[in-house]
Amino acid sequence: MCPRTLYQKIWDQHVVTDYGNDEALLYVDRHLVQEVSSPQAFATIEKQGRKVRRPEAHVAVADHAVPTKRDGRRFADELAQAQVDRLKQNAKRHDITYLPMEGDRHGIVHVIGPELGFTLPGSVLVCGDSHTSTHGAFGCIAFGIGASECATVFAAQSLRQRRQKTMRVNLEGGLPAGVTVKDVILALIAKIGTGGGVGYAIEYAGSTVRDLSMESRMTLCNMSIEAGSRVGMVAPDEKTIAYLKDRPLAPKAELWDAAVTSWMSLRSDEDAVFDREITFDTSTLEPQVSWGTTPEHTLPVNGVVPDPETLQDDGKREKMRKTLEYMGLTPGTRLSDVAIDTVFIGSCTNGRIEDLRAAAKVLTDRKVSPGIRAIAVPGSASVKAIAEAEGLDRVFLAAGFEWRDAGCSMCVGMNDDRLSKGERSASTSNRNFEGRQGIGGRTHLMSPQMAAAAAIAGHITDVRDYL
Ligand SMILES: CC(C)[C@H](C(=O)O)[C@@H](O)C(=O)O
Ligand code: SF4
Repeated sequence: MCPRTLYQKIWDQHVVTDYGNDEALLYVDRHLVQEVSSPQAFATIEKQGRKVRRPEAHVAVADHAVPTKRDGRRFADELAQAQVDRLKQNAKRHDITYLPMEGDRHGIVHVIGPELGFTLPGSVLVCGDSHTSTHGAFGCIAFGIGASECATVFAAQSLRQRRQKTMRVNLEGGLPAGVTVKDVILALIAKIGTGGGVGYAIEYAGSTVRDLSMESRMTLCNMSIEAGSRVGMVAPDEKTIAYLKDRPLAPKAELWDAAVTSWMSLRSDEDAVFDREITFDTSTLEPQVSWGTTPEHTLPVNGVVPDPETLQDDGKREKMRKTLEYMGLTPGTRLSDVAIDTVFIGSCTNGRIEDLRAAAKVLTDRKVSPGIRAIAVPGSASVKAIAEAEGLDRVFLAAGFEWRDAGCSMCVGMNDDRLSKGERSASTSNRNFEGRQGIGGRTHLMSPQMAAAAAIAGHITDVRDYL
């Protein structure tokens, strides 16, 4: 058999029917269900008189619309409340496990999947959410699907898909102090562009990736979609196995041993040929921050706001002018001089325990600059519990942060945590398009430690001065 990539191997194992021309009916092992993309899918199968074919292959959780101040249970509006109620009812009617927002397994869908051991190497996992690429950190094919595809998965447990081309991104050289995988992925997107990964399944490899924790690998794969790639993956290794061991839904006893043997063999063949291959030296990388309205608009923290007048192309010049107008920025301003109003630490990109630890380290014995609104939102109830057991909540609170319950929160303007018009944030989330965090809000994407440093300084700043 000719040498194959990791993606090709998992793909081949899941083909139910090969339609030729790189199209196939693909078996879907796992489906994560959230409140935004599922109502229509449930309605579709009910209208057609169909049943959920394998209820145990689905797990439902509400994350986008939930309030993160749970004691008051204040939903942003009736729609948010209705979405969450509806998910609960739909899950119950179709015998699907539902994780209530009051429970200790609740959280952002991309945080709880791996925590539960629902996300497993070698599988095909889908969710009606673009950041499903996150789960590829475990060496599975995981991608976001649309609402009508969710209906197909409910009814048929399979999906017609086009095989992606493959791209290997070799990250080499390790990470300097103060630089995280968030900086790597932002810098990578700045380099290859938000369209750089379109049509490709990315496999991340190289010495930097091998040294990354599972949490960091998830951050990396999570943002693959911001480079246009629906699939990001990392081959399973000892870290993957150690993370999954004893997770509630992970295989047990002999099944576990058999699974480990199979998972450890999942890797691209040495002589496998990728359609595209790039190598990125991470050893000299600096902390990154976005200045505009796509993640591609990213520069090292010591950079300056770019000048549209230097652009030759009329269209591009006009576009940059508009971006800077929206962002309220003047060309030539040092990024580290840009004052912020709000700091958000959380999301499926950076709401995991390692992220909270890194931010808390910077915040220890320091105070949030007066007038800054700062919120820390664990990605799941379990992350929150671990953080509290370690005393991280006290560090955040003592510094002047609010300490919230899990949810998508200020990553997306679908709940009560929003930016107001003109408000500027330092945010650990993944998207910065116009209005993403609230109408007229201005987002600067960065790592958790960079966001923590910005909270203390009151402006964007280089975290390396705070280590
Ligand atoms: C609302 C949801 C379907 C959406 C997505 O697909 O990713 C959201 O999670 C996001 O991050 O923009
Ligand atoms: S945290 Fe943000 S990116 Fe992640 S699923 Fe929620 S809204 Fe989407």
